[in-house]
Amino acid sequence: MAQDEREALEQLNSIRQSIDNIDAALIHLLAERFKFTQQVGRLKAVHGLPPSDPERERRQTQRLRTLAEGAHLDPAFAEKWFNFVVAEVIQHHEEIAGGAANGAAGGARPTPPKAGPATASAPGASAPAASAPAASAPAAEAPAVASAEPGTPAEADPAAETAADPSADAAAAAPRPTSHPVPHPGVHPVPHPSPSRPTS
Ligand SMILES: O=C(O)C(=O)C[C@]1(C(=O)O)C=C[C@@H](O)C=C1
Repeated sequence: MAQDEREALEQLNSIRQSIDNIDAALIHLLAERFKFTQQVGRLKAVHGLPPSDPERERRQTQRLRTLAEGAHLDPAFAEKWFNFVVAEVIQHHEEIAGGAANGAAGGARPTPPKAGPATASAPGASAPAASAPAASAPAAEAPAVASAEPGTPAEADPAAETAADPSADAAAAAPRPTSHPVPHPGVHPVPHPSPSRPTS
């Protein structure tokens, strides 16, 4: 194998390691997000609140689109990702409320895990195979995200993006489909008895 080919393969491997680290971090972050939305789902079920909150979603969508633009990420993709996740969250909320309405012991309890892989994909994106471990690591323990070039600091710090939403009053976002076409992708509720406060 030629020297320049060897170097190219080394570079490819190094970049792929960074991609793997980022994918791992995303899975941990998604699992953390679903833990908090499960808390929201239980609260809503206990207090008879509707599973979805379109006004909250509108503001979130606008905020994410603005963040995406600043990060040179396609805002349409950011919105599709958000809609995909929220459809799943609402389905969880409905399942929790259904369990509570059926008089399950203990009130709003998580539904048992479903067998089988997810079959549908998000529009324009492959389905996140976010299979939350029984006790996933807190976000702080998520693997560090390596930069492609060792020694180079990460370009964007997501934690720095938690400032006040500058776009809360912007125009309404594209509507989400009224049905929830996304089956449960395998993110199973994790009991979370002691409410903890998200950092953002
Ligand atoms: O904030 C809520 O009320 C939620 O249920 C969480 C969430 C979300 O995943 O961000 C999901 C559904 C709602 O329609 C709005 C937001």
